[in-house]
Formats: sequence, structure tokens, C-alpha cells
Amino acid sequence: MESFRTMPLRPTRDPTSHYSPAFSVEDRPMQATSSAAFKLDEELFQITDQLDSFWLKTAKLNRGSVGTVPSPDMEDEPTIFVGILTVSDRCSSGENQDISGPRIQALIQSIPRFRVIVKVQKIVPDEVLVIQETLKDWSDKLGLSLILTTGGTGFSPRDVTPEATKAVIEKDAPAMAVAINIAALKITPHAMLSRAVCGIRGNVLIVNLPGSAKASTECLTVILPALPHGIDLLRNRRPSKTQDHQINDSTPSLSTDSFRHHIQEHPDRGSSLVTASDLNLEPEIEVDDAVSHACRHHSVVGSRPISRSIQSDSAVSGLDSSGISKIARRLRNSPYPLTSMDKAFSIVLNNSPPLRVVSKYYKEAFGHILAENVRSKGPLPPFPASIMDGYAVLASDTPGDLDVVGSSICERDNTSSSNTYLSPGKVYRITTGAPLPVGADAIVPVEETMLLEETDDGETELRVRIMKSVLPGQDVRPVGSDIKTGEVVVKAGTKIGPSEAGLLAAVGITSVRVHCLPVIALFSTGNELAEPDTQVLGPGEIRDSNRVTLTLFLEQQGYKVTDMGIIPDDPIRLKEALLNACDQADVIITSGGVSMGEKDFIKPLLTTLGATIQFGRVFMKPGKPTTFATLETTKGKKLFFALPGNPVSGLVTCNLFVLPCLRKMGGWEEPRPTIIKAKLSFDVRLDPRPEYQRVHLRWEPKESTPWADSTGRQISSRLLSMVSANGLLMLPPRNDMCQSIKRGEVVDAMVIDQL
Ligand SMILES: Nc1nc2c(c(=O)[nH]1)N[C@H]1C(S)=C(S)[C@@H](COP(=O)(O)OP(=O)(O)OC[C@H]3O[C@@H](n4cnc5c(N)ncnc54)[C@H](O)[C@@H]3O)O[C@H]1N2
Ligand code: MOO
Ligand SMILES: [Mg+2]
Repeated sequence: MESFRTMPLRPTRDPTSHYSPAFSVEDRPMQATSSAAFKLDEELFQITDQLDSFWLKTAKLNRGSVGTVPSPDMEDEPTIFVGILTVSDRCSSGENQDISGPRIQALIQSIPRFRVIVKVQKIVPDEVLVIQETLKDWSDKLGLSLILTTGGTGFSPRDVTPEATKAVIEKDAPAMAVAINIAALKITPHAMLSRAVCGIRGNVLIVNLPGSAKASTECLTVILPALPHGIDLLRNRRPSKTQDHQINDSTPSLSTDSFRHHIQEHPDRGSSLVTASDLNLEPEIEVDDAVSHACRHHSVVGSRPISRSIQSDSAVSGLDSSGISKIARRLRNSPYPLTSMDKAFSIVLNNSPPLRVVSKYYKEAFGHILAENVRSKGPLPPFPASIMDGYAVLASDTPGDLDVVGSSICERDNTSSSNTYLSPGKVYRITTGAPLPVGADAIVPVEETMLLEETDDGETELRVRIMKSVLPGQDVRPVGSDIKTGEVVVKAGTKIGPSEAGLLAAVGITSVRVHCLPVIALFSTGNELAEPDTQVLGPGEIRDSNRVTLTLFLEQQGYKVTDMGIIPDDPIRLKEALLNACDQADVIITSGGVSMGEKDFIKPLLTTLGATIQFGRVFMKPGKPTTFATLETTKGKKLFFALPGNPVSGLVTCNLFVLPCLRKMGGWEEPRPTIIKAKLSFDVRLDPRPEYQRVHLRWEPKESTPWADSTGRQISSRLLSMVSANGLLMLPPRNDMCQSIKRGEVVDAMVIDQL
């Protein structure tokens, strides 16, 4: 697993973990946090995060009491855990991207009456045993209520999902498969080619869905209305009266029309009819593209009344315009697991492929990583050259009084080293860098000589005294002594800086092969944002500081950034901006709109665009809602960093995730940040999350370890805490053993600016 780099001279104790303690267990036996302990914490936070919902706590208390009447809270919004299994040889080998899994994940969130947590999602090849084992494992060990498989249900020889499912289910649920088939047949006769099965193992419902993103979401839409009651029954929960009534009163017929009677009534919401057309069974509506769907409604397509269309979208998928859940129905806990910092970092690096190699003029190659070894075409110096201003001599003549018979200075057409022969008893005047005449084997600096004789006009020296004895070779640079012919002057993998460009110039290699730098597009999101030059702010307005901060930070690191401005919190505008950015950039950076607010649209939009959210929350402070998503397009892989809006969170996470990613894409062999040791000049109270506190690193005279001075209050809205910060303390999370770190203790600090 990737972790941040620690300066080799000052290694941390455990370089495999980002949060390796800055002190050893022996140093502070009661307070040290070992990385193993942290790993435990990590597991714990995942679990506690999921156990956070009140229902689950209540459910735990009631566990074992079969038929317990749920408390009103339990009735309110119980949580269910779902597993999504993508079955595909190609997705499993990485040849294709899994689009269906994430789309199913987005759609299943809208299952009525339940808070859905997708606890596990996996891609497996079309191997019957692998599928079987996964289904068994998930059903028996994870406390899931529902497993949705996608793929492997057709006629081709490798399609074996139904066989694997049949092997593990204990009861058939054929009506579900039939309902799916009937609905699907209205869309395409190819539905006849589906062999999908549905069944029950223990109290888990397993449903096979087809492999295509469109078909799988369409089929899932068909069974959504029946799922809550089915899951209630499987979990042995008593369904509400209304539901009993609904179910009993409606004759279960398999015509699409019958869905009209499966009223999804939420105690708090009143009823909303879900009709067949609401279920998007009309072929022209693509359920699997909520965004384009919503766009069509916004631009009023055909004769469908807008209000009905929008209602139907939300009724089916829980998503309103552009795939965003209605405020009242929004998830009250984030569906994204808290990812550990190490894991998130590793995910980013693993998804940051080095970009292609191109030829560039050496000056334009500045800041790029060289993709080939550059060798010198000839020697440097190309002739034996003097190191000093003085006299070229035969060493054996020194000391002595000698005639000055000529001169060699640095100039074009100087042929001294080929045309001139220096005889014994004679010297040549010479300047630094000029060629030695043939026969001369040493240089005597002018300071070691005395003038004996000159011409009357004082223009020419005639005779000098060499006052010191010199050895052959003294102050001479032989041919090729700096650079030999064929020698590698700049190695592949080196970043071309001023010296490297100079070397290329010196050896005359002016076209080099380098890795492309990633193209970046960046925009801020937020209805509250005003341009920085707004003189008088309107009510509720604040000036957009993130865009300039992030842009200049990246430019300072040598990247070009396309500034896409401020985009309001409007899903249609945001989607347009994301697509636009995707069109022109490899890496898309957004700021804001990624947490739990009703205007935080970025994550659902990325999902509806078909991007895979690699992580949507990170166990870190600041920067918890940091989101990283990837999307395969015809123009290559696009990476999205949706950074939190709080100004400090944005810049810290840009340092921690975006910069290493850009470096890796640009061909850096070591893209990780530099970590050194620093001594705290203040007491630190640890946070439950691993924290990155901003500090100024300062060296006291004669001290090798720098002091870390705090930049003041560390709240993530306070950009002042970044001012003059050149380091980020990497503080471990608080635990029972270690609540604080005292002044004078040595901790890890990441270098983020000039020291
Ligand atoms: N119920 C919860 N609320 C919040 C959580 C949470 O887990 N549950 N996380 C908090 C954390 S941590 C952070 S960080 C923020 C992140 O919020 P968003 O990324 O959604 O950002 P916004 O809501 O758009 O804005 C937050 C904050 O930042 C200001 N902002 C936004 N953009 C800019 C900009 N370009 N320049 C200057 N300031 C900006 C914005 O006005 C807000 O004050 O969410 C917490 N909430
Ligand atoms: O993670 Mo937020 O970035 O704490 O403020
Ligand atoms: Mg927000």
C-alpha cells in the first residue's frame, strides 16, 4: 500500500503507515499509537460509523426477540445493508469499467422506507464457483438484506450467474423474476434471453439483474416497490398496517398496471402513487441516466407534463432533477464509508497513470519528467582547457624565466589546441576556459608570475618569471573531463529544472522525450460565491477565495490550470460544467458541495455521469468529505477531485491528494510528499480524526530539528491558518491511551512550502 514518503535521513518508525507515530513505543510507552493500534481504530471507525444510526442501536437492543414490534423510531427509517456483485470477466480484468454496479448503487438508495447502506460491492469474473462463494459469504456473514447481482444472466457460454445463484438459494422467488421479465419484454424482445433468477438464502434476498447499465437499472426499478415489504418479511419485522392493507387489497397481477396499486406510503410523507409509467417502463425514458432524464424534463420534451415527470422520477428513484434526492428524503447518513488516509492515498496513486510521452523543445520541457536517458554527443570540454587565467607551460620548465610567445583566449576560431606547438623554454598567455597549445601540459596562475620584459608600448609581454614549480596537468581540464562522449547527462525520470535544461543546452540536445503534464480544469461551486473584486457583498454572499488559492498553488507547482469560474449550486449547470471540464482536462478539480447539505450535488452528479466514486469521505481533519472519482471516456481516463468548500480543507487536500496525483501522472517516480520530524512549540490536543495542523517550521541556530509553531486557530474555514504555513503536522487520532502531545515532543510534519 502506498504511503507518504519519509525523508530517508530522518525516518519515521513505521514508514508503511502515514500515521506512523512520530515517537517510538519505548519513548512514550503510555501514549504511543502504534500503526497496528491505528488499524484497529480504522476498522472501529468504519463499524461505529455504520452503527451510528439510532435504528441500528435500537435494533441491537432488540436482537433475538423475534416478532418484536418495532419502536416508532425503528418504523421511521430502518437501515438495511445491501451487497452489489458485478459479474463480468472484462470488468474483473480491468478491460472494461463497471458502470452497472455504481448505477445500481445510486438507484438502490431510493428504495422506499429504508435507509440503504451498500455495505459491500465487488466485481468477480464469470466463474460459477467464485460467484457462488461470494453469494454464500455475503449472505451468511454480513447481515445483508439484499444482494443484487448484475451480469452473466444471458445465453453466452460464460453466463453462469443464474446457476451460481440457484446453487446457493434455499427458496425460489420466481414472481420477482417474472415481473422483471414482463416489464422488460415491453421494452425489448431480447428480454426473452434473460435467465435471471431471484431467490432467498437465510433472510437475504438475492436478485439477478442483467449486465447492461440501462437494463439492470430498468429491471431494478420494476422490483423496487415490492422490496420494502419483502425485506420486512424476510427480516421478520411486522409490516405496518397500511402495507398489509395495500398488499392484501391489491390482487397481485403481473401486468405493469398492477404496480399502480403498490402504493409506497411513508408514514411521514403521505402516499405517492407509483405507476407503471412512473416506473419508466416506457422505452423512451432511460432510468439509468437520471441526469439526461432530468435535462429532458427541464427542456420539456414531448407532451409529458413536467410536474408529473418530475414526480415520477423521484417516486421511482428518489431522485429529483438531475439525480438529486429530495430534501426531505435525503440520506441522513453519508452512504460513503470513511476511508482511511493511507487507503485513500493509495487509491489516488493507483488511479493516476503516467501520461503519454511526447517530444518537446528543451526549454518547453522545463518542469516535465524526462522519459529517456539523454547522452552527450561529444566531450566537454571539447579541447584541453585552462582552469585559470595565467600561462600555459611545460611543467618541466617551472620554475624559471620564460619567453611569452603567444596567447590563447576564449574566442571563436581559436585553434591553439590543434595548430600551435609550445616548445621548451616558452610560455603562452592563456585565459580561463581557453584551449592549451599542443605541448603545454600545465597552467601557472598569473598571481604566481612576475613580468620581466615588455614591448615599449606596454601592450605585449615578452618575458615572465614563473615563481613556482607546477606538476603536469595542474589547472588543466582534459578533453571530456566534465562530460564524456556518450555519457548520460540527464537520466530518464529526472525533472527538468534549470540545471537539466542547461545540460541539454551544453550537449546540444534540444529536443527531448518527456511525459505530458496533466491538463487541469477547476471551478468553485456555490450560490453564495461572489467574484473577489465584488466591492459590496449582497446578503448571504462571500467572496470566492478557493479558486485563486487552488489555482495559484497548482501553478506554483508548475501546472497549468483552466479556470472555469464559479458554478452555482444548480445540478443542470454543475453537470454541464463537469462535462465541459471533462472534455478539456485530465484532472477536474471542484471546490464545495460534497458534504451532507441539500445543495451538495457533486457526488450524486458524478455518479449519474457514470463516474466511479473511489472514495467519498476520508478519515481526516480537515477534509472529511473529500471525494475522488474516475471516469473512463473515449478521451481517456478522467480524474475528479471534489474538494471540500471550507478553504483550508480544500488547500490541505489539494496538497495531500491532488499534488501527488498530478506528479504521478506527470511521470514522477516518487510523487509522495516529503515528511520530516519537527518539535512542537505548543501543546496539541488530539482530534478523534488524524489531523493535519498547519505550522510554520523554523530552525533555531545549531539545532537540527525544526520547531513547529502553530498558525493559530485551526478551524477549516479560517484561511488565516494557512498563511505562512510551510508544514502540516501529521497528528495521529486521539485514543484512550493518547489524548494530547506536549510541547517539545517530536512529531511528523509534511513539508508544503519552502523551508
Ligand atoms: N451534516 C454534516 N455537515 C457537514 C459535514 C458532515 O460530515 N455532516 N462535513 C463538514 C465538513 S468536515 C466540511 S469540510 C464541510 C464541507 O462542505 P462542502 O464541501 O459541501 O462545501 P460547501 O457546503 O459548499 O461549503 C462549505 C463552506 O465553505 C465555504 N466555501 C465554499 N466554497 C468556497 C469558496 N470557493 N471560497 C470560499 N469559501 C467557500 C462555504 O461558504 C461554506 O461556508 O461540510 C461540513 N458540513
Ligand atoms: O473536514 Mo472539514 O474539512 O473538518 O472542515
Ligand atoms: Mg456543503
